[in-house]
Amino acid sequence: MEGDHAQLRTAGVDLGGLMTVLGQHLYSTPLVALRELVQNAHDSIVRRRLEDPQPPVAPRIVVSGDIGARTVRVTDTGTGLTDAEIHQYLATVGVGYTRGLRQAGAGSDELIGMFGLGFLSAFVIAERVTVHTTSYQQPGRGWRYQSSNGEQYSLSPAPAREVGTVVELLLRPEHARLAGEDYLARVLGRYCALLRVPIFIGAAAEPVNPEPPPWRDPDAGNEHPVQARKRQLRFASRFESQFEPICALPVSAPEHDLKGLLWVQDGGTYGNSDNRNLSVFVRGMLLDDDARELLPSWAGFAGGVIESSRLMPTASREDLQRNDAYRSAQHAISEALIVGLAALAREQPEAWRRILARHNEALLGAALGDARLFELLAGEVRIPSSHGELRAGALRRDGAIHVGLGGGGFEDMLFRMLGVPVARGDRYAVLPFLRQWVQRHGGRLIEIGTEQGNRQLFTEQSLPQAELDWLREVLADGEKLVPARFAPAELPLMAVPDREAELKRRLESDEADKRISMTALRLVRGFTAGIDGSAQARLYVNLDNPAIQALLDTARRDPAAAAPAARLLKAIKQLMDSHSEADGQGPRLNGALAAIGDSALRLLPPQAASIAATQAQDEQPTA
Ligand SMILES: Nc1ncnc2c1ncn2[C@@H]1O[C@H](COP(=O)(O)OP(=O)(O)OP(=O)(O)O)[C@@H](O)[C@H]1O
Repeated sequence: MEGDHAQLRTAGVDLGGLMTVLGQHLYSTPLVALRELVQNAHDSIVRRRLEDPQPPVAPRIVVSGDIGARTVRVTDTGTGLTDAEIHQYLATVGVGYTRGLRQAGAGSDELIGMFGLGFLSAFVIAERVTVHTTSYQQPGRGWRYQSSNGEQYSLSPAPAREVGTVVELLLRPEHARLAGEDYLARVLGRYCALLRVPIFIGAAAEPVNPEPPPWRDPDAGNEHPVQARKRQLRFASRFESQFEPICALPVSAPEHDLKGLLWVQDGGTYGNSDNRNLSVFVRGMLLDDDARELLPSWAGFAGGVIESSRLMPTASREDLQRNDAYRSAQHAISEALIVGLAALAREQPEAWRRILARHNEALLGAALGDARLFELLAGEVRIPSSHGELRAGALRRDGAIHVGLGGGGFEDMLFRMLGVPVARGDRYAVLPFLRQWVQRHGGRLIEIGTEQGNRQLFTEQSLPQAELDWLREVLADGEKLVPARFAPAELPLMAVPDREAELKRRLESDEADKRISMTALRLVRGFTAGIDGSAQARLYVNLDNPAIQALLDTARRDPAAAAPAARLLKAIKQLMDSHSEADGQGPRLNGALAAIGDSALRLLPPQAASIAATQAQDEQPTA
């Protein structure tokens, strides 16, 4: 048989090559090596508590650094190691005592190590690693391990020390700054914030992790809510380095083994801001300080810290495996945020007002992400409009809300003249929000610049073909000419770009991806997909306007005599087009329009002008 000839061989391992992979590709930051050492120190303290009948009363870890000497030392009061254990665990890649201990069930929710790899990361930042250790099993003996690559090492007897281990790194010159004690305090203060064993930097009297997280405190349940909130906020402030937290919202989902705190940041956001930050701790150690994807995409204003032992780190320990536990955590966090915001709105009106003021735009988008949030926010968020920011209810006139899809162009002008607020449908999340709002609260949504919206604003009329052709020739610049009646009568004509087509173009450009949250974008795209982007702009000619009436009247008799006035009107249209994008032009333009209309009247022969004046009160002129 073939198998009889096959020889079982052992594959070689090139540790040097593996180190390069670790250093250059697996770990994104040299800090990871420090964290691994503290974690080993911690695990050995846990192991000692489990195994040593006389563990120390005050276990501790001390990390000290010396920039000049380029050394960092991590000292622990753990089990220490015997010479056999050094060979078997410390010096054998992929093997650790910790995993066995954990699999035996002891201290399983406290022990951190599992891969038997972490120690190796020390060689990524150090040119020499020295370990001096005394095991609780042999208190009178000491051992010194030394290696410069993790592959070849020496082990020699050394003077006995206090039971425990000190690991000393001689840093590579490019990593010398890691030895700064201020730096160590800052970094380890974050990484180790939730470890139960106190961590001291150098000779500091206070540990970097002085306070247990609020959710772990056994007395927390008896605390007055105001006190509890204060403590939660204090903890949140320690964690949130960029913003001041406005409020803290607890996360407690024991069914997913998930605990923690979320908070809303004080720094203002726009709809497209993404300041989410979430730190994830697994067994007390910071694994990922930018796990923003565990927070819902609409929560660009939220930060948090969560702790769970179900989330599985990847081997680099800097990211989380995207497994079922990850997805349940995502769901639980989103729920905690929604439920927490609702409770906040009820119980802490002042903080709630601050959140609404700071994050109005982001909350418009958030409301679209969840029906409960929509209910909570529907009456609170403010919509940008031609009349400033208004709540949806205040936008309503005669049962209708007007929304413009352009950048405050003709819509603004028209509605300033009419005194109707127009919501800015081109702004983040406004259009889908208003669509949901009228669905739930009743009323019509008039989308100006869309065919449906235009039909409600401009009452289309018919004219004989010859007059239509003439009007198109003298007034249009490629727009589709539509005779209509509309308010205000002072307005002779109005060019209306096709806002739907514009919006479609804008939202389908790649730029939009960067600026708008995916939730809102998906909603809006669902709507733009149905738009036929080829429609052209329309030019509505107002048959209620005296100048237009006089123009048509004159043209019927003598087109040449009407030509100068037509030119003037065309100029008005162009003027309106060019100025309509600028803000604050409303009143000035209104005046200009009236003046130009007036002068058009004067341009015409006196008797046509007086006929028009009397006809203005009458019906539409017949051909
Ligand atoms: N400070 C220490 N005190 C006692 N034992 C230690 C210490 N540091 C390392 N060890 C031993 O060396 C083993 C290997 O450590 P290493 O960091 O490589 O892996 P690990 O901690 O088991 O797993 P992981 O790769 O997940 O960190 C540990 O399991 C432990 O038995």
